[in-house]
Amino acid sequence: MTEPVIIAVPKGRILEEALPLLAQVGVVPEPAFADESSRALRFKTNRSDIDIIRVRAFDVATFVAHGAAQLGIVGSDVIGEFGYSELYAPVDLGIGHCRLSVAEPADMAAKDDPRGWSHVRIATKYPGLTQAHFEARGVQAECVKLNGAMELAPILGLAPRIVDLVSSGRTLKENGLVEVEVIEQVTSRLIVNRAGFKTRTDKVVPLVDAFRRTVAEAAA
Ligand SMILES: Nc1ncnc2c1ncn2[C@@H]1O[C@H](COP(=O)(O)OP(=O)(O)OP(=O)(O)O)[C@@H](O)[C@H]1O
Ligand SMILES: O=P(O)(O)OC[C@H]1O[C@H](OP(=O)(O)OP(=O)(O)O)[C@H](O)[C@@H]1O
Repeated sequence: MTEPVIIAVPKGRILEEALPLLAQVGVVPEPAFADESSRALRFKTNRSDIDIIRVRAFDVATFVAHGAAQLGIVGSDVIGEFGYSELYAPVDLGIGHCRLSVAEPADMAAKDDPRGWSHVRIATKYPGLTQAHFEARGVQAECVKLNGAMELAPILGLAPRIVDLVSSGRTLKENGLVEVEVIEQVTSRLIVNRAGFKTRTDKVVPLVDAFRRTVAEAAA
């Protein structure tokens, strides 16, 4: 029997929106998948030819880029940050809407003009996207890499500005920060390993088509 196709899905907030989408595509994981207390990482689905793995958001891209999983669901922020050439992102799933922005303390923003920046020190989980954004703007960016809680950096003197994801703006507000520049809009994408797209065409192409159809129907 051929090995099942593996779909990598992130734990956390995207999972909630991805599960109904997967169900519409006809892939329903075993109950333990949605149980955050389960320690299992690989799950069977209603389809004997498809398994699902649950990994950290950034690791979805790595598993798929290396061909350890054939498909994945991941934010465009993560795709952009890695820039893996092995990844093909054929479908915008229209979930996980947020934006990647530059933020700074409200009192600093009151006197600041982003057009005058020549050098910035930034705390972020996204040094790649941050460097690329500022380089294109002719600004030198010095990044301090964090994996979360970026909002603490300006308050504690680690870096005066941050680059982080913003949705409602509540996290910034509760930490005394304001958004001063939007770098890019983010949504989650279906990603495919380019080689797997060719070698497992029989399984991967119908799945990509099913995701595409489901998203188009939801938008109609
Ligand atoms: N506030 C938000 N609103 C909507 N989508 C978001 C928001 N924050 C993050 N996302 C999307 O969800 C993805 C995963 O974010 P999440 O915050 O769940 O991961 P994380 O907790 O940082 O991951 P990990 O714990 O694995 O490092 C992001 O890459 C982004 O595409
Ligand atoms: O504008 P808001 O609606 O407040 O959302 C923004 C927050 O959401 C994300 O973090 P998340 O809650 O996923 O936790 P994390 O810090 O563990 O990544 C992001 O890193 C912000 O902190």
